[in-house]
Amino acid sequence: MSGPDEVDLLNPVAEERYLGSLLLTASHTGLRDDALSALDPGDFADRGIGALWSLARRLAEERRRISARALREAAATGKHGFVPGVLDRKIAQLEAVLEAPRTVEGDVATVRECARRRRLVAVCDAIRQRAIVGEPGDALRYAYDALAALEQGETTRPMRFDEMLDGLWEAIDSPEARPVHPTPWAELNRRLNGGLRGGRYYVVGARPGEGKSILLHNIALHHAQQGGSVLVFSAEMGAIEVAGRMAASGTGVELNDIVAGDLASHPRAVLAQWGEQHCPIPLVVDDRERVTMGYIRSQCRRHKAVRGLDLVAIDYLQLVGSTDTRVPRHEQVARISRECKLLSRELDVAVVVASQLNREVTRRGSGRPTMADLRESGGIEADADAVLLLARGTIDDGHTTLPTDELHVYLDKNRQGPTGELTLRWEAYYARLGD
Ligand SMILES: Nc1ncnc2c1ncn2[C@@H]1O[C@H](COP(=O)(O)OP(=O)(O)OP(=O)(O)O)[C@@H](O)[C@H]1O
Repeated sequence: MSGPDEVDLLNPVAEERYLGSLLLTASHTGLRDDALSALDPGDFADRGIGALWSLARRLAEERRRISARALREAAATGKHGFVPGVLDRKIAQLEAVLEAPRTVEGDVATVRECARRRRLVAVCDAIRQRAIVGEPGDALRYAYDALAALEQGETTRPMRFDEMLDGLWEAIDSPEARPVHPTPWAELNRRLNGGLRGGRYYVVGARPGEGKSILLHNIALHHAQQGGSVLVFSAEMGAIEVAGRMAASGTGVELNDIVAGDLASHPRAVLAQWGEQHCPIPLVVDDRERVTMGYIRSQCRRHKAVRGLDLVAIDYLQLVGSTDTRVPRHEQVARISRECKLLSRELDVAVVVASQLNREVTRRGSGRPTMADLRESGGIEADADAVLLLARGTIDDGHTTLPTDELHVYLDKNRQGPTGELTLRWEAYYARLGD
């Protein structure tokens, strides 16, 4: 099989040498500055040129002239940690091939593309090695994480202020370019400036059985009914169970009857009709029990490429496994939470994540949850764009405390709008929350 020569692909000698030799003459300042900001030292296969590049960048930072002489002098001080003899030899080599100045765009592009290929090949080699000698599950997790890290390194770039202003005008004049995904609840939408948005990370915290999954499923179904593409990770509950809950919330057929398979002919017909209407909605549930953020990220990325993706729901944060079990649990959870935020930014999707609360909330007389109750990590509170804390309403008749049909929603963090409190109707028998 013939194809590009691997050595050529990984080491674009001519381009690297030309770019390296640009550092030697003080006269090519414009070309050199463009190249210096466009490529990183690690982009060069030739480590000597990479080292010179790094040294040149430091001289530039110190606002010093860049030339063969300046580089030699800087290397000789030993201050920058480079071995002077090695750099001297590299400079001499480059002086021997010095070429007339030309534009650098093509050379920069070639070097950058080869660097990307080299990094990809290195990651593939490391995955292959782990696949051969390591535990397959670990190798797979490593693969997801390493490829995601590689891609992330490529997608982020700083933005100039004029580009930011262009983006701002685009957001003002073309709101359809940054759609809002309304939740099923008008009051919540009002406080969230219309609803959920891409690039944002929403946390829904509550004690067990206090409505986190119901809220997530209601949001997911509502969004998919409007045509938005939704991916739900349900480590806690099987996909069929989720379907039963969504069908109950959509039809008003009691969840108990659906779960028990005890349906009279009318509710059965209602359910069948609803099912037929809803077959095509763009909603997918992944009910794998053991997931990591690497897995979630790769599934989301694939989903987005194939079917588009607007909203990701994760039920729930503490069930997402960590790839680094050596660090304390609170650090693991903090990293997972951070990854959720990065996921929302990277794929420009709304990420809604359920989170458990710790037991402190039950010890408090009021039963009012606070962000400090988010279990195992304060990182969750810091990363989230909005935090919704749920608590069932209760009534005390002097002897016992009984739940009411209210669910209190405390919007305790809201980066883009007011915080506050609202009340929804608890209709768990239909697996839904009413306005
Ligand atoms: N068929 C039903 N009829 C009435 N209430 C129900 C029914 N099924 C579940 N519930 C109630 O719904 C609540 C479960 O809600 P949900 O699954 O959203 O809680 P959660 O906060 O996600 O809990 P967890 O942390 O355990 O996952 C519980 O209070 C449960 O008693």
